[in-house]
Amino acid sequence: MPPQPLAMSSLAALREGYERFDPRAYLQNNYLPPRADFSSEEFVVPWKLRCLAETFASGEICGRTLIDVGSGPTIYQLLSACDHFEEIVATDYLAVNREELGRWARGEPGTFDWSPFIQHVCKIEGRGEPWQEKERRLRGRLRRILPIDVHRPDPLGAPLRPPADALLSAFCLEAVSPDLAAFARALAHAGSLLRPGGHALLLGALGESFYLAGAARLPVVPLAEDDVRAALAGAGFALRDFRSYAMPPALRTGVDDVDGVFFAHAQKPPEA
Ligand SMILES: C[S@@+](CC[C@H](N)C(=O)[O-])C[C@H]1O[C@@H](n2cnc3c(N)ncnc32)[C@H](O)[C@@H]1O
Ligand SMILES: O=[N+]([O-])c1ccc2c(c1)CN[C@@H](CO)C2
Repeated sequence: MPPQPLAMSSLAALREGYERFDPRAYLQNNYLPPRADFSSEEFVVPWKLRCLAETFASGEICGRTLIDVGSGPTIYQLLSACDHFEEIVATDYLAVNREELGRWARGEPGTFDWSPFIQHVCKIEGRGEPWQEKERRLRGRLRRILPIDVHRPDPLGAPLRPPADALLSAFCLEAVSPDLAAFARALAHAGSLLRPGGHALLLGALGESFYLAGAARLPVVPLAEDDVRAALAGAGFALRDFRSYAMPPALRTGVDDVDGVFFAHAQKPPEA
């Protein structure tokens, strides 16, 4: 049985929800204290940044282009990646998020202050790099901010030429998919942007059914760890690393009902 197209109602409901997505509220809910607490590795943001810093530290994941799928208004997820790729391509479905990213990339005043995140990543990378250097490098390499829709087999509307050497996606696929089958399809669609042998790094929500972003209340497909593993295998990826984090009571703030966070490092098979 070919995959059934998503029922218009579920896609339409999602699209309508995202029309009300407020980037500033989203940033406030997830990237300021208490969630953005850098005082201990037990907190969720240091855990996410460490997963990425440790994975890139090996130097195995590198190349010309890394694409970030569903970047939203955030850049934290690119801070370790940017040392290993000449070009970072950010993407999002909403113009308001692409504009927020563009303002940050151009160093315009009034954008979100990512300096605590940049300082923390420089600290855990342990090279004594001034954080302003890292910020300058990311701004210099973040050259394209493109519209994307992971429900399309060709999410960018046209193939990425050349295909990306690495793919990153954080809290996107499960937050835009009404059910598990749609999540698995979205992962496969995103995977089509990646070259054979390329690496995929995913961060996402476990056990979450909704999240708030200002006036928007977005449905999320609740994932278990095995759902992520199965979707990666189904999309043809070989799993390299899988970690999960349980959200402590202090970080369950009502902005969503997330139970935990997963980190997956997977690799697309080399050209057959
Ligand atoms: C929960 S946010 C994740 C933002 C960021 N990556 C992070 O780590 O916080 C989900 C993002 O997916 C985007 N999105 C919504 N529908 C999408 C679609 N069909 N395809 C790709 N991205 C979509 C939203 O605009 C939003 O920025
Ligand atoms: O704890 N966090 O760092 C964190 C960051 C982003 C997000 C969550 C948790 C949970 N909700 C998702 C949207 O589905 C977005």
